[in-house]
Amino acid sequence: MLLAHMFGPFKRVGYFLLRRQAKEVPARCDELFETILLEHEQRSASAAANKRDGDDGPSLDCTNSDLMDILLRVSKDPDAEIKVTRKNIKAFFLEIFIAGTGTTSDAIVWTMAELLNHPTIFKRARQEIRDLIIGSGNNNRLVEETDIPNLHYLQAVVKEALRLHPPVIAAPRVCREACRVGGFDIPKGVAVALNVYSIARDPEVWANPDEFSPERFLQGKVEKGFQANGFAAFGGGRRMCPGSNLAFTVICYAVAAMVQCFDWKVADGEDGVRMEASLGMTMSLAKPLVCIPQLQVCFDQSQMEVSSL
Ligand code: HEM
Repeated sequence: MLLAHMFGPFKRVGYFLLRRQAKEVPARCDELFETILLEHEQRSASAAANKRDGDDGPSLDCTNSDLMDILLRVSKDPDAEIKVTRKNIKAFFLEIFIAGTGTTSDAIVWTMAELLNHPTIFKRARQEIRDLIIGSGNNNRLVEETDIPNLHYLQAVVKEALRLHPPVIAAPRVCREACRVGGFDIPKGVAVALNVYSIARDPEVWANPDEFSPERFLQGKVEKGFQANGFAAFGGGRRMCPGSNLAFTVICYAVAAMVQCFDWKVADGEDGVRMEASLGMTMSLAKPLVCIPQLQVCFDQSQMEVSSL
């Protein structure tokens, strides 16, 4: 679709080929989100009725209402500064769902695949987690989300996996005015794409660009933020991924738990994971990653605080 869009006269080819799905999919998504919206409305109506009757039943305050409850409340508030329609709410959740799920799970898979292929890096990441847990005075606890800011090596591992295997390989833009980039004249209105994949492997920016080396992110320059020189996995500028911090935390947390708790064996293949990519909506590992977990012996399972997972 995107390619067709870029080649002016062929803009409509993509739509023509996929016209049935292009009509069906939005209708099905609309139905799904309508059902979820109705559930939220019913929950909030019965909470309001409980409150009126002085009942002790659950009420919907800011501690147990979610983002959809809040947006629904805004959409019904005649004095709200910003008008939000039902359609806006559905579109918002659809966008977050599309942009945030496959990308994040792909990044977790790529990171684990790299760790399985680099046992020394896996061990160092586990040691960092262990040192932190021991330092906290409770040897049996599981890694927690609040530990992530203190796990610098783990963060470097995730950034390095995102650099080598960005789930989103291109960030599209339309030129608002005619410009010249790298010797090419680009007319106003033309669609261009930021090549995230190539930027991340540019030998002028990265030493040994194809090598998985988390250490490079511990050396200062590229460690800060997601818009640093050459790190474009979350795009850049005003339209940069708004979910980058959430995604990064979720990836680090999921990987940390898997590294802390289990040894892993790749199900088929003595030679480790084959790092071939396939391209759909996102860039995924071509063959699903199948591996067998083995619980770490150092855990006393009877004392493990599983409630925090
Ligand atoms: C590993 C996970 C993720 C990666 C690699 C990723 C990557 C990207 C990239 C490259 C863009 C385009 C940025 C640009 O054009 O400069 C983008 C846009 C976007 N992402 Fe993410 N993303 C991830 C997770 C998430 C999550 C978890 C959410 C929401 C909860 C999210 C929401 C969005 C939205 C709404 C946009 C469109 C922003 C706009 O057009 O203004 N993403 N993402």
